[in-house]
Amino acid sequence: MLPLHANAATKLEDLFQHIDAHQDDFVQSLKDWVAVPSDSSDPRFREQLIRMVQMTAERIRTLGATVQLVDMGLETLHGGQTIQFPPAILAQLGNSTDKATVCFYGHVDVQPAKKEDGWKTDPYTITEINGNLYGRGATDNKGPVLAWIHAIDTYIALQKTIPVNLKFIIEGVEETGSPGLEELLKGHEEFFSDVDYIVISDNVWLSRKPALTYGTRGNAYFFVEVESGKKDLHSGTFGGIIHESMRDLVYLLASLADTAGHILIPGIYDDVAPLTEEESKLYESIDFDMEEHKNNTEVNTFLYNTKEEILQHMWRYPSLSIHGIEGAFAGVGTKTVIPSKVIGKFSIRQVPNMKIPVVEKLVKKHLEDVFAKLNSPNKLKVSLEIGAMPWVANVDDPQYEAARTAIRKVFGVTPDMIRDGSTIPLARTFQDLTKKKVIMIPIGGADDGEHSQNEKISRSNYIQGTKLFASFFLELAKLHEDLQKKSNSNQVKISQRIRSQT
Ligand SMILES: NCCCC(=O)N[C@@H](Cc1c[nH]cn1)C(=O)O
Ligand SMILES: [Zn+2]
Ligand SMILES: [Zn+2]
Repeated sequence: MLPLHANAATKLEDLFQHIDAHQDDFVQSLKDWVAVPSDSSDPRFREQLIRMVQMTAERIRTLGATVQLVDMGLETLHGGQTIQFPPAILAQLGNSTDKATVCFYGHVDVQPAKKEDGWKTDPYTITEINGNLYGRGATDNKGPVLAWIHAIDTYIALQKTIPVNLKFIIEGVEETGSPGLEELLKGHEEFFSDVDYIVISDNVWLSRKPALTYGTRGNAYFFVEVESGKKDLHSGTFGGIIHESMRDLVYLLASLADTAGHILIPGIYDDVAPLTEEESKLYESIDFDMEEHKNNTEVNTFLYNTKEEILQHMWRYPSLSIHGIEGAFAGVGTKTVIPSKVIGKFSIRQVPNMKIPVVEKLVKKHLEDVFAKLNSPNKLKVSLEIGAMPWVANVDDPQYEAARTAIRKVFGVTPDMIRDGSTIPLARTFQDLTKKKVIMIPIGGADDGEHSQNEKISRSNYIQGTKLFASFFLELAKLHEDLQKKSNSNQVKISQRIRSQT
């Protein structure tokens, strides 16, 4: 039998040709998927979301995979009523003991999107303008999930052996924090027993250059609640005689960080991993254009002036963001109310070696100390709502080597090795629970606008991304085969040594 890589060069060419020839079909599939408003945040879209998961399951079944739809139970809404969570998909294609097993994790739910939010086109109709495919979910995460499926489909269409075994975990509630996913993983340990590598493609490049992601920040998300009484009051009638909850809250929120972004919570930086000289050098070689990044962000000025500082503060230092105030007047017009109960929402992005329980303690102590100085009779409550840990991978692991080679073959360049300032909570959970090697292979561009108005993926990234996944399967199979040979020959040497000693 020929080794898997013996005809790799011709195979790759065939695969690429097929993908190019079928790109309009692949764009059509993305159109069909984006047309389903699978918004997981709004219960009114729940039926559509469930339909989206079912469509995905059906699509994976057409690859010949065994597909399981796992019931995720009921979601309890704020008002107390319950609705069905969308099921999660666990699927498997191939189980040869001599092949590597790669598990792809992705999601088919999307962030909310309304035309009136400032979209130039209908968010649920893929519209191609200047080589960009605009639509909610185009890059986050329907495009990458489809690129993975099309890469597999290409092998099948050309009647080529798929060089790896494949598994899938596809969910429908990633955008709302993946509730229940950790329990699902804990309850399906056997699903991971033969998995060698886990691939996530749910982020974007840093520049125009292809990239591989080896780290994400975590997130500690807090609610700080101040309550003055049971009902809202008229500010003309009661203003001046009561301790206003909103005034206390604004004071508390202002105490968290200064205007330069420095977090003011005592002790918060104590555990942050020190910047070594070796790490410091990494930032110099990364292809990152601050001006372009500013344009993509549509802001005038960043807090830092050098590329290195910007990258470090996005990736390896914590940051604190204030997101909103529940219960505060936020509508148009000039309502003259004094709100009774207000909940401030802020989060602190976590970096190695911060520990969530320590952060929780420091935040609570800081807010209680500041509140005590206000001499306010109001009630204060601080709670940690999300505690997601940061994730960092070893870039020398075989899955990174395979992906680097695959990128060189598709794009002709060596990728930037990047981290991501945002959080994919499941990355760390996968690593800790399954002990398997995780890699993030983004295919979206830096200006794709995840979660924003006018989200898009370029046709080129979508199609080249499909080629990248197809090529990655081959490269990983080669490396896996080499590793297995090495491990077998080591085994033989150990057995020989044991025999010679006895
Ligand atoms: N580029 C990847 C984006 C994934 C994402 O947006 N994740 C959310 C998850 C989260 C963290 N805390 C609450 N939700 C994010 O905000 O980073
Ligand atoms: Zn996503
Ligand atoms: Zn998202």
